[in-house]
Amino acid sequence: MEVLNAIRIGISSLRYYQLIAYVAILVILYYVINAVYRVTLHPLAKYPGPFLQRISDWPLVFHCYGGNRHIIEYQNHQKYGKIVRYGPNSLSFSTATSMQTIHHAKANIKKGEWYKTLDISAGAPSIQMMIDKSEHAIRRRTISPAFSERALRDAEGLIAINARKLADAIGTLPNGANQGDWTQPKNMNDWATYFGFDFVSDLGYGRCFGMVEDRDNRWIPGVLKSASRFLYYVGYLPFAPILRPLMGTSIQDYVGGQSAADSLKYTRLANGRLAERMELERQLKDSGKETTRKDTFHYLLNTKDPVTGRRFTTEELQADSSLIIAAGSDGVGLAVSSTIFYLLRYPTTLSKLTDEIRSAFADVSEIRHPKLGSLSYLTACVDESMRLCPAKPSTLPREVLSGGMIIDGHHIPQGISVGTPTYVLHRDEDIYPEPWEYRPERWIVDEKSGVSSENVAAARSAYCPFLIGPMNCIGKNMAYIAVKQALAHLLFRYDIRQAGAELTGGGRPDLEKGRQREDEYQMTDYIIGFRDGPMIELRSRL
Ligand code: HEM
Repeated sequence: MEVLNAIRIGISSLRYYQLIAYVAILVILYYVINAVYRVTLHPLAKYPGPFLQRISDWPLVFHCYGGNRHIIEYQNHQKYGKIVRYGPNSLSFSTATSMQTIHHAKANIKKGEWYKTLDISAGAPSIQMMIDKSEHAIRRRTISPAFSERALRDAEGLIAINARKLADAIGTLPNGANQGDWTQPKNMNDWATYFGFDFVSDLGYGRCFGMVEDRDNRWIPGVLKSASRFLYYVGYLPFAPILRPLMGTSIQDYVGGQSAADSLKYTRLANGRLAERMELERQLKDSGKETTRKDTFHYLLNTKDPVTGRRFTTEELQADSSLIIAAGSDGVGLAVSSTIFYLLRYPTTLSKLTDEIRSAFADVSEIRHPKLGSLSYLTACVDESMRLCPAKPSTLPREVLSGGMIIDGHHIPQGISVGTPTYVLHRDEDIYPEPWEYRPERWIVDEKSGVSSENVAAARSAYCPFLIGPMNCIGKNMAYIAVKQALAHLLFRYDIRQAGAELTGGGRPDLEKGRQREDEYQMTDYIIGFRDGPMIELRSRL
């Protein structure tokens, strides 16, 4: 009591500026002691990493905001080795074995806290936000009919229609031009992005955004990019738990700037489209008609968990609708535009792939599975593009649970965030010789060219553009169909060349460190890899 009284008297005799100074000293002292602890006695103290990242999460927030996290991760692993401490409680492992351990079905992990902010505006967690493994498994079981073999068969017809529309629109000639002339320059990224959004909304809602054909909805990708940037860095803010209750409310419109407002705008758009799709389904049911459109939401609206019998709530459907549009559209757009970039950079590869596609089909209408899926060089080109440009290039956080876990021989205690940096892993030269080279042949066993089955198996073991394990991309097979449909339609119908003297979309000497390679397609990492270019011209051959 006496001590407390003495403190009270001491404080009341202080002037206000002295009080502020003492509080500031205490705060600084707290951070200094915390920093000293983090580099000395902390369980991760022995792991190397940049000093600032070892003592604070703020550098990570800035990397996410700046869109260069994948590049920083690459530089860190080059400097510090296979294990890097990139936050006070975070480790990045860049080995194939760690990737398989961390994402294994039996791994003692859950998704990291960062996921809690991802689709928060929707009012319920999306499947990607389900951080608990068993809850995630139930949700995954319920959503899976929408991605089954049968659903994919139904989906391919719709995807092919969108690929045809892409090819029709991108090859449009200006007035006065003749059939067989080259088009004006087109930004491949824009068109691939329009295609990505169109096919996924067509499949998702039964009402396509129609971006390939007209301009009305072409604002959506920009809003999604801005929203992704916001959700990326906000989730890593040291005070993110305090912000979460405010997210999704109208306060977000005013605090957090344009990208926060865009995040909300995007959610409202997705919710609106879902409401229309639900109304259509209701009308179909009322009229007693069987739907002929078996799109993703046909399955989601009619599915129930086979074990519990539970159906999706509207809020859960809203969250998944936001997620599916974002996850599906941009990954596919990136795979298409990066493939075209690398094909133009490697003319021999372009002509080999073009030959494969043109000799497989006699007419555009034939571009369908199973033949499309059997084109091994096309598959290898797509895989090689996603090796160099994985849609989610940086470490996706997983948190170690009670009891800890062993990763690459290291015991990692409970609460530590672990992950594998896909962009870095895909450039490991022991697994991918000459890693910066675009070489689809590395995916095809051919003893004569020196590619053995062991080489291909090693390349596969570290390959993870869709991640692996029970929380991997559920849309993987649909994504392959969409990317192959788009590329096959373009290369079947057109000759393609770069517009202008330089191939755009690659690195440049005047860009930041790590972005100078002209032969590397550049991405800005805001959860998804956003990009620009290449500028191309097309000439119809039909
Ligand atoms: C080339 C294209 C694509 C790539 C590279 C890609 C990549 C990924 C990755 C890496 C994840 C895991 C994310 C994480 O753990 O945080 C993921 C999750 C997911 N993706 Fe994709 N994706 C693509 C296309 C698609 C498509 C077309 C759809 C649907 C139409 C889709 C739907 C989803 C969903 C629903 C999840 C969450 C799965 C879960 O949590 O169980 N993706 N994707």
